[in-house]
Amino acid sequence: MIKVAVTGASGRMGGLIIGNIINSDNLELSAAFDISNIGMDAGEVAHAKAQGVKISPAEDMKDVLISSGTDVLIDFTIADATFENAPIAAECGVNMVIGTTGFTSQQRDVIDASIRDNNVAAVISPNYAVGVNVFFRIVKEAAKYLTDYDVEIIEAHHNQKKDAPSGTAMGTAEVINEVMNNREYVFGRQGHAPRGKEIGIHAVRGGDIVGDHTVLFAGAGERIEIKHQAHSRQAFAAGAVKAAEWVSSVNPGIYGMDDILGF
Ligand SMILES: NC(=O)C1=CN([C@@H]2O[C@H](COP(=O)(O)OP(=O)(O)OC[C@H]3O[C@@H](n4cnc5c(N)ncnc54)[C@H](OP(=O)(O)O)[C@@H]3O)[C@@H](O)[C@H]2O)C=CC1
Ligand SMILES: O=C(O)C1=N[C@H](C(=O)O)C[C@H](O)C1
Repeated sequence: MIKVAVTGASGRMGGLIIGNIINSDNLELSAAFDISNIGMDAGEVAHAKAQGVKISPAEDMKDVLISSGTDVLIDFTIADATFENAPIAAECGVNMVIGTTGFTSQQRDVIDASIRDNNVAAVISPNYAVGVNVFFRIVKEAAKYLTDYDVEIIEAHHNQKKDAPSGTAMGTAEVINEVMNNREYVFGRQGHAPRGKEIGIHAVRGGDIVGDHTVLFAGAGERIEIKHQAHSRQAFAAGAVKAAEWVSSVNPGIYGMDDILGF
């Protein structure tokens, strides 16, 4: 059995991932971390069967990862927390699946360096849904033929999301920029805002929207819209759990969901 710890265990994604680990034949929950529900059973907090695994505070991560013999840490928290905790997991020789979004480029550089310096393997993806990773490929293919078109990315998420724009919107912009000569990003527009050769990125927040991403390519007399809509967080959780199994058997390095899907 692969021993998997989850940080962000009390959160929307953490709870669902714990439920998926409990239902898996190959994975077992070894530890759980959060800043709330400390000391409570992680299975019960996830509305599943008790697992005999208490939620530990992040400050205990090093000791708990080592004493539990954890193989893989799945992290769906906030950028500042992952920035603190990923280097600790790497120093403990624990592989990682990171789903957290909203890193600054400096935070991401430090996380990447800790993974490389400690010779561990990590999957880092802003979106573990299979469909989104196909969406990235379709968008990139379309961009190759539409290099002169105006590009706008519009994302919509629930009203509890902390970061904006979404990691997936930023990932989409990066994919487009691989074929559109590093266009500048413009986040929303206000006041006098003439359009240049840019990628506009817009974040909508409301209600319980799970996650929508639309890319609009607009030219003279026509437009194309490519859209992905998540109906349930299970699409993300299933991908993250698949990634945890996959990352346990690969060489050290930093991987994306595209590597797992064989793209
Ligand atoms: N890659 C992907 O496929 C997906 C990525 N995400 C990303 O995952 C992240 C989490 O999303 P979601 O589950 O909806 O968010 P939630 O806020 O529901 O869950 C995050 C959890 O992490 C806890 N937390 C905060 N700080 C720490 C810390 N230092 N150590 C341990 N736990 C901590 C939070 O506690 P508290 O609430 O008390 O602050 C909360 O319980 C976001 O960055 C989101 O964008 C989400 C869905 C899919
Ligand atoms: O916070 C969320 O909910 C989500 N976050 C990810 C992101 O920022 O891209 C992925 C998904 O869209 C849901």
